[in-house]
Amino acid sequence: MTGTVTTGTDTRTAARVVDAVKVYGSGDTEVRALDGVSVDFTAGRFTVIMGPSGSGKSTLMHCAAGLDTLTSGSAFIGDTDLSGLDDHRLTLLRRRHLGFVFQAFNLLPTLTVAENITLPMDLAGERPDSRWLDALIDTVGLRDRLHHRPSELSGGQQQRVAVVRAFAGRPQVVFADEPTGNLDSRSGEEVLRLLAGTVRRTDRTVVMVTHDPVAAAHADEVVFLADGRLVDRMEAPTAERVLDRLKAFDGTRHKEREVSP
Ligand SMILES: Nc1ncnc2c1ncn2[C@@H]1O[C@H](COP(=O)(O)OP(=O)(O)OP(=O)(O)O)[C@@H](O)[C@H]1O
Repeated sequence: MTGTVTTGTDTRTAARVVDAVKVYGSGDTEVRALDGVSVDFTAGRFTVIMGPSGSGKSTLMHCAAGLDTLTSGSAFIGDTDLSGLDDHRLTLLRRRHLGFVFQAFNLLPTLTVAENITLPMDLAGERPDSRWLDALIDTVGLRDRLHHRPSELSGGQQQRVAVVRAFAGRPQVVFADEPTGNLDSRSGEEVLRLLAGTVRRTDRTVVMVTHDPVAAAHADEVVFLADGRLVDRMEAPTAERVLDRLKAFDGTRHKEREVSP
């Protein structure tokens, strides 16, 4: 195993999980966060994971991205089965083939914007493709901030730096967990447009967890989880349709409660 990721020629699946089960704790405190989820994340698309609080969204994203391990089932990046990789190879795979954006911007305060952007590549011993990087930096309008420290930037600007950092190494997949959670709606909108625009312009793949139907409307597709299971998928989502679908979960849950003794 070299940690090299290959993608099948017949499918364009950037990442997938098969029969994914994740159990936290044991005995009385056992929580089945994922209860047999199989889902493909198509390459070149922006997919959002939604569902009620506690439905397993972050767990699914973390296990699909090799940040956490499944109790049973498999997670693949391209054709690479993550369960076959030891910690070292998993770390290399994440550095070389994946990008991450989290709710907390996670920039290193002592490094400049430019140094933060290339840090994952520096750690992986890879040289940045300067044309690719220049184009990304211009898209986000950060050229005049490259030598600033993160503390000199607004929250929205810091998250845009985190987005550039995530895409800098031309990753196979960028995973984003509530990337707009700490931002006002205008800055959040800019970050979402940036994610969606980069997917469309550069044929990248993004998988994002969000609570927000307006954020989900930027995606090509939404997958819905409820109680650790995949319960629906929606192409070309709009905020209204996503909201209606989420309300339907609430309705189902209330009905279940009414009929159960
Ligand atoms: N480290 C952990 N130890 C124990 N239980 C956990 C752990 N992480 C998550 N859980 C539980 O697993 C279930 C799924 O959690 P997860 O964070 O994946 O859901 P979520 O849909 O992302 O929730 P939210 O929308 O509230 O962030 C929840 O019941 C949660 O309490």
